[in-house]
Amino acid sequence: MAVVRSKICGITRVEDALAAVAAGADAIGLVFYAKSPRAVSVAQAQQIIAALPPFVTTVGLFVDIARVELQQLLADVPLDLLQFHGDESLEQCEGYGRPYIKALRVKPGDDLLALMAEFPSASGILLDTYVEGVPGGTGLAFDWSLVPQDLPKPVILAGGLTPENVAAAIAAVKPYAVDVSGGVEVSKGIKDADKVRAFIREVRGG
Ligand SMILES: O=C(O)c1ccccc1NCC(=O)[C@H](O)[C@H](O)COP(=O)(O)O
Repeated sequence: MAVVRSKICGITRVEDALAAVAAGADAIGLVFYAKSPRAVSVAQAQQIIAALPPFVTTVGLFVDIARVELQQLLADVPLDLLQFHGDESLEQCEGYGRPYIKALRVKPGDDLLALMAEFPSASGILLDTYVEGVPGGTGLAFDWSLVPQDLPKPVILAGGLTPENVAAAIAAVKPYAVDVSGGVEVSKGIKDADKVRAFIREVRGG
């Protein structure tokens, strides 16, 4: 059985980052989107990243952020990977010379192969649920049968995943990794260590 990696997104506290890593998370996500209830400041992000042990990927999540703002942020915060979660173009995603993943918000009728082909330089494609007017973190799952098998890039499956449904999601999509936020929270931005452990246990086969 292939190893499936886990990213715990929307981390706002050092203790939640450390609990996620202790549970076996491969990556943590920090939301730099002011309208999100999970948004972190530069100082918060620096504190969280400084507390991490080696070999944990730090992912910064952005929604149509202004170029100057992201350039400044990258000078201040040591992020390993950029996650573009808005309507960014290929040129915008490539414009920082950093590895990135592009989020696509899935809805019936989408040609996911064609949408993925628009981002040939992405390290991976994150598939999240389409909800009109909401860029992400909806806590809602999409119909996993919409994802074609054997996609040409690593797929990170997101959207409404929980300890209860993640095994079924992995069986359906066979992603490279899974990404969760709301499904392991007690409240927005505050993670539940028991749920994080249960989630990663399920990702690893129960
Ligand atoms: O978390 C947010 O508030 C958020 C806001 C705007 C864009 C993206 C956002 N979150 C993305 C994620 O946390 C995940 O990549 C993904 O959407 C899964 O979230 P969830 O359905 O809550 O597990």
